[in-house]
Amino acid sequence: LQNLLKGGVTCWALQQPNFKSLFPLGIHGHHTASKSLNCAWQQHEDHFELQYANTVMRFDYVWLRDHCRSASCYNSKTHQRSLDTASVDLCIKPKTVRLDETTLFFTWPDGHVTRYDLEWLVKNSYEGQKQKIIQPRILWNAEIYRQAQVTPVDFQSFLETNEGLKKFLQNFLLYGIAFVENVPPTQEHTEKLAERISLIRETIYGRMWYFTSDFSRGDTAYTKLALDRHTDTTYFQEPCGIQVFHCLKHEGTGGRTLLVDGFYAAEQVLQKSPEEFELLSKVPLKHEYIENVGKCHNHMIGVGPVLNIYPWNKELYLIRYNNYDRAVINTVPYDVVHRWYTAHRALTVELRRPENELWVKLKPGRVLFIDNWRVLHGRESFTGYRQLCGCYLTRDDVLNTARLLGLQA
Ligand SMILES: C[N+](C)(C)CCCC[C@H](N)C(=O)O
Ligand SMILES: O=C(O)CCC(=O)C(=O)O
Ligand SMILES: [Fe+2]
Repeated sequence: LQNLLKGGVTCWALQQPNFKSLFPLGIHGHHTASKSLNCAWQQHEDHFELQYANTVMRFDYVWLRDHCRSASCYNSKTHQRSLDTASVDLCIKPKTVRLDETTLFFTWPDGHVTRYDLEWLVKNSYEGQKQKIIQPRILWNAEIYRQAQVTPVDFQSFLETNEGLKKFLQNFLLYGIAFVENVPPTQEHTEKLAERISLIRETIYGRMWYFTSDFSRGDTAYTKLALDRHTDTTYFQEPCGIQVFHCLKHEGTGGRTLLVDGFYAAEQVLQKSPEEFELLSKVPLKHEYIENVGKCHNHMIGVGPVLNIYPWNKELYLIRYNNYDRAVINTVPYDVVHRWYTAHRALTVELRRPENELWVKLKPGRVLFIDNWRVLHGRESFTGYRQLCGCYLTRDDVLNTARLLGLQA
């Protein structure tokens, strides 16, 4: 694992300013530089440095050629690159650089001219962008969520107005859960809701699923037993992004739904024990779904760490936690295995703190959307007849809808 961790660090170092030392400069070409009131730039041997809007930015020359937005390099109708990047000389440098008001002009050795608006460079540079790209979220425990008094969105307003849909998606993005109320308690209406924000992700459980405790499938979900907190489909290479639950009927006792913000718990682990957080993000695990019941034969395997982190900004984006479906650990040697169990215990302790548990009773008419990459769900055991319907959604398409409504996603 030491190597595994080192690998991550090296990769990160490549993005640091000192990466220059990896490319020793043999030739000391002359530097050109310029300064205007609030903009200064300098041509270095292996990069172009720009100071503008209180930001120091460093650009690779191939990058500057590759992102040319001229008509021959970029189709602004389709937002697609026409330039063949592989045809760019990897040692390319501009012949001349000139600033005119707020536009930088680069003339390349073959005479081609690339122009960049300074604001565009700030918005698209590594240095200008990296601060802003963390998804805004409100991490919660039961108290924080209750205090926020998040109101459910009405069925009609969700279906018929952009404001309703936007309010719903804003809640969903911030908290990882959101409710719609006054929904007619049928599978068809639930499907309508799902299709308003996304595409339904068809899986081995079907498109829209409908389940009760009849053990029609080889999984504990299809019984009356309690289910501890977990995320679903951990045994897919890409676990389902969103889960939709609509309880159509329950004549009996128990059966409350448990919700826990996995990102809140992970944040506690990061604060208390960064090494354990790191281990949970580095050790790959298998999850498995093996089913042989009736006509259903399935064997699914998904591999990935419990905590999934974007390497460029260290943002946590997916938690994969299902102790029922976790497969044999054989991806790391015994000593790492033991440290992993310790780290897994630390996360489990946080996930199980009573103050982090939000208990809700699903009722006909109230549809719950869960971000299955962030919020864990579980259920209390129950008696009597209980019918749930729902589906999984593709994550890309939910985020697409959110972006089209002007939300950051
Ligand atoms: C939701 N639905 C009843 C269709 C499926 C349940 C899947 C259960 C599985 N153990 C998992 O956690 O992924
Ligand atoms: O029955 C429930 O409330 C939820 C069961 C479950 O975890 C699932 O279907 O994914
Ligand atoms: Fe589940």
